[in-house]
Amino acid sequence: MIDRICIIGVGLIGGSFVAGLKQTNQVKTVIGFSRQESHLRKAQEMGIIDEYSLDISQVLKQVQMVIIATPVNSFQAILEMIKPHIDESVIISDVGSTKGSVIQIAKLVFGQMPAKFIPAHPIAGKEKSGIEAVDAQLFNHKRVVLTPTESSDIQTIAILSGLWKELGAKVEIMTDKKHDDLLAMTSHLPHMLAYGLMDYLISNNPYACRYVAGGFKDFSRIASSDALMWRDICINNPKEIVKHIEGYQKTLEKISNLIKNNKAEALEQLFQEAKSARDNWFSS
Ligand SMILES: NC(=O)C1=CN([C@@H]2O[C@H](COP(=O)(O)OP(=O)(O)OC[C@H]3O[C@@H](n4cnc5c(N)ncnc54)[C@H](O)[C@@H]3O)[C@@H](O)[C@H]2O)C=CC1
Ligand SMILES: O=C(O)C(=O)Cc1ccc(O)cc1
Repeated sequence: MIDRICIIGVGLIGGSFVAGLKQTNQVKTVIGFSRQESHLRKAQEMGIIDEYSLDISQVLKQVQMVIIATPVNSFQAILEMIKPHIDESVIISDVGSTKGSVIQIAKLVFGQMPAKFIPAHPIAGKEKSGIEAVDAQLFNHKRVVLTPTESSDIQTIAILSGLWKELGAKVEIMTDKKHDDLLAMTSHLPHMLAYGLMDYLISNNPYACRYVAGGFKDFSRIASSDALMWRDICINNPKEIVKHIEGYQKTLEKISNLIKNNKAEALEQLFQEAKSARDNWFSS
């Protein structure tokens, strides 16, 4: 059991993580830090954190682990803020949606990647943000990717892995490069498509939303996600996101040409293959 964990950013993901740790008896005391006292007070009332302070030197006293759960553009300022108050025995991790940029920032701030800083990304979430959306079961049966570097401490990887596994997560280890490419395709691209679809509709016909069915609602749900969080993800994984947007544009171009040229059979075949892939992926 960990004696004292500090969570920086007590919102959907940070709150759900520490709520899960408490529920599974993996931590004795959780101490919260955020910019807004009202969020911290609410989190304490909900029993998600035990203590909080707006003074980082107080928050970091005697902690064994610090988890950063804020939008990724804030990471540099946060690492610079915590650096003077922790020594190298403290485990650091995060839940950010991009991983290459987090490693780059950590190297910049600390001079090298600290052996006990293990970057992590739970591939689970919601389009809702904030403490009200916290769910201690959020990571059950979900994948969590760890992206340690060549300087990472093996025992620390095992400790962090163990915490996530106790929450029911399936932990996987990969390079930050592989993570950022894969997630740009499976998570960042779909969010761009959903935001793009909404933008397309409202700029063409703001009344179109009166005529949508369930399919549109399913497809566009993630356009309700937090705008600042997604701004930060784009800024922190630009190359891979643009690469997959451009790849997807080619697929749309292909479909458009099939329609223009009245290629009924080829269209049906493309749809059938896509349907089978989706049916197979989500039937298991
Ligand atoms: N929302 C989702 O579904 C998922 C999000 N993530 C990642 O998790 C991280 C957190 O996202 P959410 O929990 O959804 O956000 P959230 O908005 O629910 O919570 C973020 C919290 O951080 C606080 N905060 C923001 N900037 C801060 C700063 N500079 N210093 C201290 N506190 C600050 C906010 O006040 C808020 O309480 C992001 O990096 C995001 O990319 C990862 C997986 C899923
Ligand atoms: O709401 C959804 O379905 C999501 O896809 C949530 C999500 C958002 C960001 C991540 O890095 C991972 C998961």
